Amino acid sequence: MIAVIGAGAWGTALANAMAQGEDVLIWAREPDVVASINSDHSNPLFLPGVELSARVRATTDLRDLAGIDLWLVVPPAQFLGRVLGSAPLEAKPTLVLCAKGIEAGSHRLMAEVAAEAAPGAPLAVLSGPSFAAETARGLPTAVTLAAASEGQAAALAERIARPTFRPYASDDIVGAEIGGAVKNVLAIACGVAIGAGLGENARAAIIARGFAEMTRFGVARGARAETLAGLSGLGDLVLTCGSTQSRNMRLGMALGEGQTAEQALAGKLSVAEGAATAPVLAEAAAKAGVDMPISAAVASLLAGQATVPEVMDRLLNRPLRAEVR
Ligand SMILES: NC(=O)C1=CN([C@@H]2O[C@H](COP(=O)(O)OP(=O)(O)OC[C@H]3O[C@@H](n4cnc5c(N)ncnc54)[C@H](OP(=O)(O)O)[C@@H]3O)[C@@H](O)[C@H]2O)C=CC1
Ligand SMILES: O=C(CO)COP(=O)(O)O
Repeated sequence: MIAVIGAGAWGTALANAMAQGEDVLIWAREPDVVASINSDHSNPLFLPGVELSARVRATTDLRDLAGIDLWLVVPPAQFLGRVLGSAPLEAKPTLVLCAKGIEAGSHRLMAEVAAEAAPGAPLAVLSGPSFAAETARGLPTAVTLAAASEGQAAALAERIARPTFRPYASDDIVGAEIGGAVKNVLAIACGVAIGAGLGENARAAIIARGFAEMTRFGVARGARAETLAGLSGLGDLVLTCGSTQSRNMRLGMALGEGQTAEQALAGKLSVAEGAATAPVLAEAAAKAGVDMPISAAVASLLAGQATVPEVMDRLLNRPLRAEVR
């Protein structure tokens, strides 16, 4: 049996994918979500329109996960530490971290948060181009699965691979994490460009120059550049920047159309992780001395410190430079 923590869109989609091979127990905070999964095989709040396998069962009690050796951990990034802090981790289950973000305040990546909350538990990171609604329906999905060694990642990949869900093993945990966290911020930037009517050239420029800043930041944090060029970096960047299925992209479009961040985020049940990541990334990049002008522009737009024309002006008036350094 596999455990899943968090019954948002991605936790529910992963649970349904895993149920193609093993029974799954998914934990959700909300009794209504648990009741719908158990009685109707659906999660209309977070993943409407998808019929879930009968092999997915749900619980509101984290203690029910004790004894399960493999957990997919899928709460939004800012809640990871708190959720693991209440989980029964005595048996040191393998934790596969699936959130995409950086912890506010500490600037820690998810594996660093989990290492403190679950000392001694083997850790892995699952990240890549994967809209929940598509994975949940069994459409083909490929992701990066990074662990401490490629051997551990390969063994884990064997366990969670399914006919249409294909994990690629890696030993670059930091690289897998940075790609997923940074692409959300860049998707907001692409959304702004589209929402403000700046055109497709602007979108492509943001993807390519955004990838350059993702790589600079990743390498400064110890990632390998080739990981960032893979599924969890470039792959997810292209997916998220290219589709209005992305919540981060849609948030950016609303900003580009003139809404404030407060207006664009009001009443939303689902997360656009880039909104939380952008200010943290801007701080972390400044601290590390890494130039990330697009991410910094997104952070100032979200904070209401600049308008779209102002950030455009700032980006276009930067000194000309060589493309590759
Ligand atoms: N959706 C997608 O396509 C993908 C998402 N991801 C990543 O997965 C992570 C989860 O996103 P997603 O599943 O989409 O989430 P959703 O936006 O669908 O749902 C919000 C989630 O946040 C949880 N939540 C809200 N408040 C709290 C809290 N105080 N403590 C714990 N949990 C809380 C909700 O749990 P509750 O039901 O208990 O309220 C719910 O699971 C994110 O990091 C996202 O970037 C990664 C790949 C694809
Ligand atoms: O991470 C995702 C796809 O890989 C989901 O993107 P959004 O959170 O922007 O919807």
